[in-house]
Amino acid sequence: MLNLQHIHYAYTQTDSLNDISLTIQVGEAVAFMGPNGSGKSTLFKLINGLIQPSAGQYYFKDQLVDARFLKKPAQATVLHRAIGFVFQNSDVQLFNETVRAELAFGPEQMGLDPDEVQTRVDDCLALLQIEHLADRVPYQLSGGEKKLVALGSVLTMNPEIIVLDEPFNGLSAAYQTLIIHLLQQLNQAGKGLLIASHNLAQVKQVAKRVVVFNEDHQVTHDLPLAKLEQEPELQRTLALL
Ligand SMILES: Nc1ncnc2c1ncn2[C@@H]1O[C@H](COP(=O)(O)OP(=O)(O)OP(=O)(O)O)[C@@H](O)[C@H]1O
Repeated sequence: MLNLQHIHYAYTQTDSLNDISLTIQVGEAVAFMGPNGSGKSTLFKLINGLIQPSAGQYYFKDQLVDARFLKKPAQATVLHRAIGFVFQNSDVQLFNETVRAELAFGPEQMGLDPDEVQTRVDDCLALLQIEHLADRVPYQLSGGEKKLVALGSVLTMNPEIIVLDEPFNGLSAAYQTLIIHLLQQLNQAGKGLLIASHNLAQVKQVAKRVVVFNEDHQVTHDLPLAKLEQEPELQRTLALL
């Protein structure tokens, strides 16, 4: 479904993604681990079409995603609807006046009828146990509450792949458990998950494949979780990230 070939990306002079090649199949749950600044968020921005590679090719469903593809709004919309992105910093994601409006925004933009929008919003509020926040101003919520609303605003769009950058940061233990269960259910229902996390224990509960970056912004390991379980040395390294 996603195919990256020899991708480089540089914000300035030096590469933040250094020759990344990856293929991600429909419905895969993949965790991305690595030191701070190794390139995980940059990769996610690229996958979501927010930045384009300096070199290399990115294909989404066999379609080359480049500046020309993204310049056409109808094409960019196909990508943005298929891939939902929960940002590391929820503040950049939340801009509506109420939580309910925030969750309704995506499906409204998709042109769904008001009853369907309402149903999706109510379902997601219940799923995330945030009904009590429905009429609050997103900007005034706590960090953890904002994260849940950001996730809700993506879930109401029902994307094929959900990209989550540090989804557990700032959440209470109870909410971390709730999100882990929710992600497990979404994956069982066929949704692809791409998750950046520094928490190996949580990664093991959600992902079935782990991709590891190093400080030189390269992928050093790409292995199924079952294989990782047989590599105690690598697990020790990942547990310290
Ligand atoms: N807007 C930017 N301008 C310049 N450099 C940037 C920008 N965003 C990120 N970088 C640099 O790109 C590299 C990769 O950053 P990125 O945010 O992708 O890392 P990360 O693996 O997600 O890190 P973390 O685990 O801390 O979230 C880092 O060296 C970072 O300093």
